Amino acid sequence: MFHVLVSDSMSNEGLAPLLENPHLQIIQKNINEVSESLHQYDALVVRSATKVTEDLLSKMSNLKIIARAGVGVDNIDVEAATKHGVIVINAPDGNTISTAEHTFAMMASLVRHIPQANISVKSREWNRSSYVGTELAGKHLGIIGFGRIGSEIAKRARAFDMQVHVFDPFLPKTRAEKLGVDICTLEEVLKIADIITVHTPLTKDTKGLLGKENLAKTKKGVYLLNCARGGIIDENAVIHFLESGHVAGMALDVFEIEPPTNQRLIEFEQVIATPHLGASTKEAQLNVASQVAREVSDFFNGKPVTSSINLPAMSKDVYEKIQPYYELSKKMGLIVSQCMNEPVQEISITYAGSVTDLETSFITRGLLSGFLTTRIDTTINEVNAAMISKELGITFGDKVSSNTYGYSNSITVVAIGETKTFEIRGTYVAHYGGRIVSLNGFNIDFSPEGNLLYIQHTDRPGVIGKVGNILGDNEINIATMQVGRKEMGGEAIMMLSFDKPIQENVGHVLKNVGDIVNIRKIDL
Ligand SMILES: NC(=O)C1=CN([C@@H]2O[C@H](COP(=O)(O)OP(=O)(O)OC[C@H]3O[C@@H](n4cnc5c(N)ncnc54)[C@H](O)[C@@H]3O)[C@@H](O)[C@H]2O)C=CC1
Ligand SMILES: O=C(O)CCC(=O)C(=O)O
Repeated sequence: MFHVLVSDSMSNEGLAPLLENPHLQIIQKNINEVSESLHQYDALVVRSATKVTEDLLSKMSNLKIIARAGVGVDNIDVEAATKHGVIVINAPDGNTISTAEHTFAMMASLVRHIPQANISVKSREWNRSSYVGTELAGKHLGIIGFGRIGSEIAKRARAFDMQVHVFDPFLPKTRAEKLGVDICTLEEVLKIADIITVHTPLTKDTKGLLGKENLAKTKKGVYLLNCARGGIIDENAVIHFLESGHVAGMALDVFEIEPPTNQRLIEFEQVIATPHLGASTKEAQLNVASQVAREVSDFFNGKPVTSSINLPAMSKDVYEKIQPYYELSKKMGLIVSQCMNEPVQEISITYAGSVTDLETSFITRGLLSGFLTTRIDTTINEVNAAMISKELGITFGDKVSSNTYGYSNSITVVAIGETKTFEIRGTYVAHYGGRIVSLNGFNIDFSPEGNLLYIQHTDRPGVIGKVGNILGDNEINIATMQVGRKEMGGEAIMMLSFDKPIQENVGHVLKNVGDIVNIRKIDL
């Protein structure tokens, strides 16, 4: 039974895939109410209220997956989660329309002073001259960040006869052309726009993107909107521009601190605000809750996650194709680590043949996780393997080659350590499984599983017999045995597999056999 903590309020209808999964126990409680039992949860489902910090992660030692029912993951320390080997997923498009509509509603309200006029009428005033507004038609709308929400806003703006100018440094030209928008530099947007709306994530590059310097480049009388994340428009910097009238008005759904503590900002008559309501519609809440609930439920049913922040995205079909290579590479990593038995500085992986059609970065992660598992006393998986390798100073890289060594596919790994280099090659044979076909240049063929013994020796009569006798005397049954040599009387290797693990003392006895150069026990 897996335990899932849902720590923010969420649509129960949306959570149905979790509630109906018989393998899951769902607890819907605030994080502070479960402080004593944090270690027992396998999954955490949040909206934006729960702050998933390094400290919280270190207390949730069993955690495998964090699901954000929404888009922005800035309330989650993704780097720390990755380090702890915890998958982070989100619901990337469940609230796009709601947020785009809310932004548009805010824009119309802003230029027509609807919130202010509403308060005035409710105060029994009838003050028509104070609330003369501006038409949207014909105005230049600047959209900063042209992803899902930005694009939906552009569609609506065009229906209102607005001219749309977009700044997004990561926008592929083809997509922009398809959407028929005017692609600009940031400077151009700032210069031309009558209304500017921001729709980027909050990152180190977008924090304060509209600060003192860039605000000074905007048109006098510009209207600003932030329905993305507090801080993209610098709250303190904009105060001066509101005071001077350079910024004619501002609509905010999000704040640097929520609820907002910057009273000066929200007290401006020309600033209108909502309490982070962009995604607060029945439809969006149902969408995001059911998107993440399905993903988490699938994850515990052994299926791949499709919208992970810290793993390459993969459909079920693609995952099924990758999985055998992933398993093979993980075993290869385990073999490399145990055969090397010394610090490793560099690992290079070469893919050849049919495997190169797949997402090899995921297979590389498998290899690194296998390699690190026997070396580090922490959870290592495909999520954190690359990050931890870097932290340990292990440089790694993968490349593609046309040489398959006669197989339909091959994965070759070269690990460089302090005193030696180790090379291993594997291949996957459909319906037969992964095979190791070369070790340090010796041709060999064995299935990477179980309890193995790797012996390097000199190719001389009697060595194999002596090994067999010692094992037999110790009641150890050899399940399979592979030998390989490059030339008669030269260096040779043996790879033996056993039905059960061999005792340490047997290894010591074997080491004393003349002509045995090196011996390594490998557990897979
Ligand atoms: N108010 C609310 O309730 C909600 C707020 N949001 C916020 O809206 C943001 C955008 O959401 P989506 O459109 O779904 O995300 P998205 O990922 O589809 O789009 C973000 C766009 O920003 C662009 N971008 C990134 N860095 C940039 C930079 N330095 N300058 C200009 N553009 C940059 C990206 O290339 C991307 O096209 C989310 O990150 C989230 O923080 C999302 C949903 C609800
Ligand atoms: O209502 C919420 O959970 C916030 C939505 C949001 O800001 C997001 O999805 O990024």
